[in-house]
Amino acid sequence: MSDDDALQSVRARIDEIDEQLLRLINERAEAAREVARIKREAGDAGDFYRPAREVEVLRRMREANAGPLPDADVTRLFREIMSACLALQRPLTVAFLGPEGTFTQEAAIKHFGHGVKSLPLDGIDAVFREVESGSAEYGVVPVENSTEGVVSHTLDRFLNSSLHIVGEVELPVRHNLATLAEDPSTVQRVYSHQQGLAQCRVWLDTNLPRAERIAVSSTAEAARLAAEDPTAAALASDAAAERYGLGVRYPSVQDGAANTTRFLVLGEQSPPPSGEDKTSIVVARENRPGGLAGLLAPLARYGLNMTRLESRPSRQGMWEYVFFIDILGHAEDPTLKRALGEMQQLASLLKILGSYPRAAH
Ligand SMILES: O=C(O)C(=O)C[C@]1(C(=O)O)C=C[C@@H](O)C=C1
Repeated sequence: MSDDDALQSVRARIDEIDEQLLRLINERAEAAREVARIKREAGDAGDFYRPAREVEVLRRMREANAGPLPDADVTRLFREIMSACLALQRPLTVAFLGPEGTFTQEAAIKHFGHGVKSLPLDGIDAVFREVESGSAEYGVVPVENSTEGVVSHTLDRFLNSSLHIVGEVELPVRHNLATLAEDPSTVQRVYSHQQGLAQCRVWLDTNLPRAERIAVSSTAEAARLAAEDPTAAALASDAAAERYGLGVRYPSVQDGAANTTRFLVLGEQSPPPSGEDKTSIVVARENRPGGLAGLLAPLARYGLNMTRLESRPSRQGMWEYVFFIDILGHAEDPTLKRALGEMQQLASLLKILGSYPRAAH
């Protein structure tokens, strides 16, 4: 067989496989419609999205994956299939910290796929508000970065919100130096979100020590501003650079190679246990020696794994603090439930912010 014949024959096989795939994907979509009908009959009309089920589907596919596609690609493909199936049931509106082109939008797409209606908003507060008012079903906000630490505004906002955390997303964050300038050494000012500037501090000190650093509301806004001024640059994502027609002069200039941001998904519902969950709580205890240690003792006693502890001013008295704690497990798991009950006895405040499936990688 000539090379041409061999190519023709493999392509014919691919065409056949694609037709089978198309048929199967549409069969799956029909099944998802059937699920929607059952949910509607059960009175669940507003609530088609099931994060715990989605995580179960993705985990099952990763475990069954025999390659050669890497697990991350299998996850991405099935995420999009489910996103399209959900859109067929009823499209979700997802608010996020915008504008278009932010890392938060990337996180929202990683979590929900492209089948949702996206609602870019100009602040973390606005995302909480739109979900609280019901204009959006879900919201996505950043909560911590592996180089720069916590996004305190997100944590503080939880103190007076009735919303729950229904999911988390982890995203590797790569900042580029993007500019209209052909010669990046002519750059006189660098725009980014304050976290972006902080995540690239050492690179800027070394490579653009004289450029003014200007913090703006988002990395996408930084790219927009840099597109208006050839003596300026932005630290922003590939997507933002492309959107505003900037050249990426230096890719990946963040100081930590493993720079990762964690985002939270906000909503009204409380996902049931998925088998691999995380629970976020906020607690406080009156100030006295050993107060915090005592409060955490039940977690140690029940062998529970605390993955994060963050203290924030309570905003009620001077030098009084609340503690944001993440624990592996679901609040309905018997041991965690018992530990939380014991903590409740000791605490002046204990609020469960949510139990949700752990981030898929
Ligand atoms: O299993 C369900 O509850 C469905 O609605 C189906 C499905 C899917 O496509 O697999 C779609 C949306 C939900 O978020 C979870 C899963």
